[in-house]
Amino acid sequence: MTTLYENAFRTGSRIEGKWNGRVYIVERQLGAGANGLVMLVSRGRSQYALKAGFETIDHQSEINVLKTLSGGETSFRHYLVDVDDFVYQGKTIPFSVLRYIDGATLSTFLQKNGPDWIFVIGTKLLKKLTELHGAGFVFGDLKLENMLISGYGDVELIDFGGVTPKGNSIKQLTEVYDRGYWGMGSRVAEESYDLFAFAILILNALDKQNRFASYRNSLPQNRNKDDLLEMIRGNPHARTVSLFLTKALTGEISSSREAFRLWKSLIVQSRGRSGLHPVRTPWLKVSLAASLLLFGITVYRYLLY
Ligand SMILES: Nc1ncnc2c1ncn2[C@@H]1O[C@H](COP(=O)(O)OP(=O)(O)OP(=O)(O)O)[C@@H](O)[C@H]1O
Repeated sequence: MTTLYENAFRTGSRIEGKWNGRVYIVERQLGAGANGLVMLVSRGRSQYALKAGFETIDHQSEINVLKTLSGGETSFRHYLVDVDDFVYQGKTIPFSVLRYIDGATLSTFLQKNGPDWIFVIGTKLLKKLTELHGAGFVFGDLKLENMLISGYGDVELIDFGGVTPKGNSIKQLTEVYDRGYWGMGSRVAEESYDLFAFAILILNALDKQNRFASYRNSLPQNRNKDDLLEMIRGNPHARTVSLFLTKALTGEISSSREAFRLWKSLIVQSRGRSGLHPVRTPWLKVSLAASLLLFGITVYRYLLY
């Protein structure tokens, strides 16, 4: 199956939708996940991400969620651009076309621009979660790999395959981000499920020792709440938001609105105490001066209004 897909979506291929008739030209592969191939394609002067799903059911459920979100009034509006089938050598391949996000992973972005950007990015990610939760969904599989950062710390979620209506069972998860894995809550789609994963994501992004890697596939008795709280205490970059992280991990924040307010207030407080850059680290070199200036402007724009 993989070979068929790789042949069908080779660079330069012309993909014509069977039903809508739109034509896309494949520029390059962006990624290959468990659920499909993702290609950068162009149509006229516009670029898009075209996703061809191997598993029709998973692909369909992602499309259904995206159709709902794309039709709403949130920042997910028009994220889904087209849904169609491509017939290649007699085989029908379903595909969807999404807004292309020209971004970097959070870890790459922080390495390049400095760890203080986590505060801006966290704010924007919480804003996204608030929108998604407001629409009645929980993201489910929130993790570093499922978001891209572009421009001045703009956050975009990708891979909506795990998005679950509130109250249902979480359908896609990644062990270390899952509160059930740590024995710290159920796998029911609640806002607090995403907030737990959000806290792990922040800790993971700031953890230069990559401690979470050692917990993958570990025995249940070898992972617990104390390990996570110790990770917060032991990470100087997380100091500003340690209260937030502790509460999110222990289920003391039940809604993303509440989370957004607490996150913002901790950053504003810390800024009041010590200027724009509450965490000083050796990562911040002179070469980062320009990005710090942008960081300051972005903090001003997004946190203080
Ligand atoms: N809209 C987009 N814009 C830019 N790149 C994207 C976009 N969507 C996906 N990608 C790229 O393609 C990769 C795979 O995408 P995605 O995670 O959605 O696929 P998947 O088949 O559902 O994978 P997984 O196995 O993680 O579930 C991503 O890591 C990202 O690099």
